[in-house]
Amino acid sequence: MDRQEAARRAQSLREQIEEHNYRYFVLDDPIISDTEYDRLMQELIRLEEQYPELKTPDSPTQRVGGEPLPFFEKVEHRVPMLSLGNAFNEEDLREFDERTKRMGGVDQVRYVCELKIDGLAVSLRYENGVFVQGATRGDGQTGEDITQNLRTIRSLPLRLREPVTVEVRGEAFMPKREFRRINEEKERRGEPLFANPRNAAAGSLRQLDPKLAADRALDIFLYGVGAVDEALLPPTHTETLEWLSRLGLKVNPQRRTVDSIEEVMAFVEEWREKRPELDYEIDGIVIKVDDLALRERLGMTAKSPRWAIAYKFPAEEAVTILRGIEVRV
Ligand SMILES: CC(C)(CNC(=O)c1ccc(Oc2ccccc2)cc1)c1ccc2c(N)nc(N)nc2n1
Repeated sequence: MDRQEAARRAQSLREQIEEHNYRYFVLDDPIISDTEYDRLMQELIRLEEQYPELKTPDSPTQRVGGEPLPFFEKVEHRVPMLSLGNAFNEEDLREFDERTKRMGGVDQVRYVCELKIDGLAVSLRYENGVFVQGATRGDGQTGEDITQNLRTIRSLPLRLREPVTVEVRGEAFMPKREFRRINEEKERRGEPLFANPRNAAAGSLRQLDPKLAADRALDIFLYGVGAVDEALLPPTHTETLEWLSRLGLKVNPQRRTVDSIEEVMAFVEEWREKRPELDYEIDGIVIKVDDLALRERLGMTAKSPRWAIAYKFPAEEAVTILRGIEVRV
């Protein structure tokens, strides 16, 4: 095979492998066997060994970066990563609804209800569709560059399905199943256990050696947009989430757009009950004003948007195997 044919074959393999990654890790709906997937991967690895110029940063073979970093670089968020005000009961929600109507000058508000994943808030930057940088929230203005570790999250596309430049916000997390597997492994080695999946995810993403992060099956859900050409944005949050999904990003499907605070409360109660069925921990429900123009009118307080609030659930009953005995906390 000459260089030209090799380049064409490599491009075709990259596209096939990315499509299978998307189907397996984002849609949870693979259409080929692991063996067949591995064969495609091995062929691309061999081609890239033979023709190193084919080893592009967005190649699926380049998920696990190079050498361990000495430290994490700082990253200034172009658009601040905001924190959320909290609600703890129905009265807090009614107050949020009343204030939104009063300040928005409306008597009806459409909300989007989303699960609040108990993970680590991160910001991903894509330029012309290619993943170029990922950072922690930090203090909202300055975070840490954890690009190498975020690349190892298999549901994070290294290239979007359209060549757009956009910053997206989301939560990196460790599924409960993976948390149990890692703690059982630590238990066997007599190492200290992680207290909960959130600490395990944060600990994994803070590893300076990307190979260690790659050994942890982390996942990610995207839920917002930061720096973007406003012309690309649709008029509502509902449509924004659908747009992120079309780009190939993983967006949590357990969300609901509703037209009253009563329906918000129904969603909150539904997921208070259904939490244990999820394979990841949630610490609440996030309620957001759907209409982006109304959000603009509502604006922000010092650090939080007036157009969103987090309804917090009490800590999920975690069963931790401490030194071989079950401790219910
Ligand atoms: C709503 C937002 C705070 C994200 N949004 C932003 O960070 C954000 C930031 C600047 C924005 O616009 C600005 C632009 C310039 C200046 C100030 C704001 C808009 C959104 C948020 C935070 C945490 C969330 C969570 N744990 N789970 C879910 N499901 N959703 C969440 N949503």
